[in-house]
Amino acid sequence: WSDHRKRKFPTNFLFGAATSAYQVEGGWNADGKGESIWDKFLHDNPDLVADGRNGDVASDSYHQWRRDVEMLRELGVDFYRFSISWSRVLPTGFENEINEAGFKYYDNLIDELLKHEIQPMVTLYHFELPQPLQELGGWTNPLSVTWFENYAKLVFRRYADKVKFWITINQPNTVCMEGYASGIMAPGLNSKDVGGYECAKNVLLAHAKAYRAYQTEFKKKYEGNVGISIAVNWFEALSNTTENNEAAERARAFEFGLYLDPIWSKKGDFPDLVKKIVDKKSTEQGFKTSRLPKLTAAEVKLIKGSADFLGMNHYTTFQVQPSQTQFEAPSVEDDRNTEYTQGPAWRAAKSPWLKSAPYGLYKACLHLNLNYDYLPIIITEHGWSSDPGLEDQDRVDNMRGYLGALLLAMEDGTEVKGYTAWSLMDNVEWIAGTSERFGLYEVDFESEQKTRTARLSALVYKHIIESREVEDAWRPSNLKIAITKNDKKNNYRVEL
Ligand SMILES: CCCCCCCCCCCCC/C=C/[C@@H](O)[C@@H](N)CO[C@@H]1O[C@H](CO)[C@H](O)[C@H](O)[C@H]1O
Repeated sequence: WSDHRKRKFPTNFLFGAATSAYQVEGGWNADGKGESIWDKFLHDNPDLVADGRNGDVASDSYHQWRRDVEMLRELGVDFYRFSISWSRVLPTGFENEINEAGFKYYDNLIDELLKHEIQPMVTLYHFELPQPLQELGGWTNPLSVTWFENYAKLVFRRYADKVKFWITINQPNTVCMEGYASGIMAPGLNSKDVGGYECAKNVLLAHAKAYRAYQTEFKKKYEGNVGISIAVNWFEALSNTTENNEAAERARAFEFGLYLDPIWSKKGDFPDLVKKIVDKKSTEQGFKTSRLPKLTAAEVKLIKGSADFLGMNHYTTFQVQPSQTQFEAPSVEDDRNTEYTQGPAWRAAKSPWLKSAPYGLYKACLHLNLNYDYLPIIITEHGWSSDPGLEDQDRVDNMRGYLGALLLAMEDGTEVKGYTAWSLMDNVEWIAGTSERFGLYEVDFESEQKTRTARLSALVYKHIIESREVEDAWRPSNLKIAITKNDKKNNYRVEL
């Protein structure tokens, strides 16, 4: 695990930084933007937000996008992962009413990136459904598949010549289980028994339809890559007992297998383990059909193989045992029957769920290799939360630890094509508001311009990108960051 050989990222490995629309843009109702489920959720429940700062203004990227691109140039990244707010471009969610001013914002951002040889990596959906679509049932309505497909096609049509990396949906696991089952994210539904699973089916179908549309209409001409980002944290047995090993297997199947298997497993469809548990419990609970919806043979075929790469969002590791308390039933929690802890000695971030365990990334990568036939991966998010402050040594240590683990996983056969730091800048961390800072750049939320200042981690990341290696002892002489010309910039034609 820790010999001291020097390992380097290959020259065609891509480095990037990420944000999402709700978390940075602000301008929540500017220039014709419609209301999204996050606008409504936090306007209706202001007390939910830890420090009261919602996404109304956020980091004001709607106005500060030139500075954002300047920061990306300072870092020397190859790409910028950002999301398009569906409600900004289609205020009602439907394509009959297009908000040209909303598109203009993304035109400007994309053109500015390309002008400076930074590739846009566009996420079509990062948690923000237009509210009018939620009122029709949101992702639990099977029509959501068509709504998303139409929206995706419209955006592909507008940007296919400029954008070569697409992510359809960010974290279906979060969209469905935290939005529709636990309700701690927008739209805040508490459908623990059925809604989360219905959502999972529809989101996967929506993703697959968008992928197939790109393949049919755009791939040949524009040669872009379309993937999906899934939260793949690592879940392992708390100790080596049969009960704990089985619980860890359940955790992996429910937390990410539910979304990975239909796309990447040999036979497609939801994992057998999840089907077996939910089908059995549903019968015992008096349901006539399983709470886990069936995928027809045609749907299995549509979803299977519907991605050019896996966007892996990885932050931390959980140690798993069977639940020590009885969950309310029927519910996803009761189906999964797991309890999570984290190593008491692992360094803790500001977010209560986030502790540093770099070996978990290595194990997760090897698990993906073994179970999904060495699928191509881009790490589309990894990061660390802290208090405000420019000397963020914890974030630096975390990044170095995880990039070191990634190099080992690559050496052991994982096909990782790129890494994305979450986040380019401090932003609105959903219901945590700005109380948990994830930025390589600090944002002064009190200032008029939402002033951005590079943290130590920004300089260290820049050095890693330039040197392509992780040097634990490296430290800049000061915290000034400037744009340096990088002649060796990748030209982004990643062979997947
Ligand atoms: C003794 C302590 C035990 C702690 C056990 C806690 C159990 C918590 C249950 C699981 C909670 C899961 C938390 C995982 C979250 C991440 O995977 C998720 N936040 C990743 O989503 C991305 O996060 C970014 C930063 O948080 C950002 O918000 C981005 O938009 C998301 O895509």
